Amino acid sequence: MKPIGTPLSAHATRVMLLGSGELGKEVLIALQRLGVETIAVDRYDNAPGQQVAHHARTIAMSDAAQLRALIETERPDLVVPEIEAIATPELERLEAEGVVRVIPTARAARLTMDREGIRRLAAETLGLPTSPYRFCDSLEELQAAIDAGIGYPCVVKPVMSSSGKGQSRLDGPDDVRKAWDHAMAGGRVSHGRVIVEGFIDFDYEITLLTVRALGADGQVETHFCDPIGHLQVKGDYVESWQPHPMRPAALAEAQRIARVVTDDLGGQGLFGVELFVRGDQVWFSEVSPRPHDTGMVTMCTQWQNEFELHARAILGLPVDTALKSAGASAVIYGGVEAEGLVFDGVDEALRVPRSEVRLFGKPESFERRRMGVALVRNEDVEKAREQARLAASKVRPRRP
Ligand SMILES: Nc1ncnc2c1ncn2[C@@H]1O[C@H](COP(=O)(O)OP(=O)(O)OP(=O)(O)O)[C@@H](O)[C@H]1O
Ligand SMILES: NCC(=O)N[C@@H]1O[C@H](COP(=O)([O-])[O-])[C@@H](O)[C@H]1O
Ligand SMILES: [Mg+2]
Repeated sequence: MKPIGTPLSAHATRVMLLGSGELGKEVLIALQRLGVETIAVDRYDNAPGQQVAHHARTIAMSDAAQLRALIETERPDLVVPEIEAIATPELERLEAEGVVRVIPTARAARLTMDREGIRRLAAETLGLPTSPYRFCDSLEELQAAIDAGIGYPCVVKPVMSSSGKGQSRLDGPDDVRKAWDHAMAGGRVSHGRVIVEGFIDFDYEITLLTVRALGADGQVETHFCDPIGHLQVKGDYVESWQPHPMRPAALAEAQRIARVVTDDLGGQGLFGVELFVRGDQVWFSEVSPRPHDTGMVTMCTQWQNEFELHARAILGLPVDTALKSAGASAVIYGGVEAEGLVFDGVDEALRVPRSEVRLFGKPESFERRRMGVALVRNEDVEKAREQARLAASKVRPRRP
């Protein structure tokens, strides 16, 4: 591998994050610890990662011309997408021209930014089990897809969205118009297309963090972290814990699915493979070719957390996915719409034994914007969850 240079010198190893939220912030910290020069890009100023990187840049990342101009000016060694809403076709062109290496690959970033790309790949090309689904461009098409076999309950999501934005569950015909309107209002990029999925009545859902990293022989090896269980409310994660106990057959099937999809996406880095499980049956839901929000729990449960694993893997360094202790995370939402929040009760939260708190430093808060997370280690996962919830509840954001 290429040696790591000194930041801010002629031989610096320079990495650009496209998206600098809470997940990017931790990747940037991990990179800085390895002596990498970092460039944090986001759509607004003072994004969490911009507060810790060497350089901060604010552009519309979904604008191809702005993205190309920035990459051509900065000439980073690696470009690391941190969110979905990026002009990924332009990244593919820049990669093909040899201007830059995209993590894990520009194709993976393009396929996963759009639910249609990754779903058709997983179900139709790779033959992986998924919920039944259809893509629709109008309310009429949506109704027809449900009537023709998807049925109720089902889930409607904009093809480009994340953290549950624009997503709803439909229990009957009365919900169809509401779901369509909600999807049209909630997508990240305005796009009149949705996916409708049959509802999977799972026992539990997990994120299987999967790392593609170079072994001593220079070949890519796949490593799995222990399964992360999580709880989602309105399509957004509110709690996660690790390890989630699984029967051996279900775990083997989960790892098989994760390997098939990450082998196809290729490149080096960490992936968050989202899976639904009932008994020994496992369904692929989606995959992030980057650290996953539910994986924030690894900041207290693994020797190398998911951000350090990503940083190591992309630099060609060895990784270790071993668990350190069981633990849990619980989300701290803004609760109010305001700028420059203040947080009461951090001291009370940190009095919960073996707890930690991360406040992301987002300049602006919305009611359901994730502003921080509480982490608690405990060998008893149920106790860890209870205490993480307790610690999170002690942190009280308010207007200044
Ligand atoms: N077909 C389905 N059947 C049952 N539950 C579902 C289905 N699709 C989604 N869900 C529930 O909604 C959650 C969010 O869905 P999904 O991961 O597709 O949304 P997202 O907006 O991409 O979220 P994120 O960006 O946080 O991963 C899932 O974790 C699951 O709890
Ligand atoms: N599920 C994806 C996810 O959690 N992504 C994380 O949230 C940030 C956006 O937050 P914001 O919407 O509050 O700006 C992203 O930058 C990323 O760190
Ligand atoms: Mg998801």
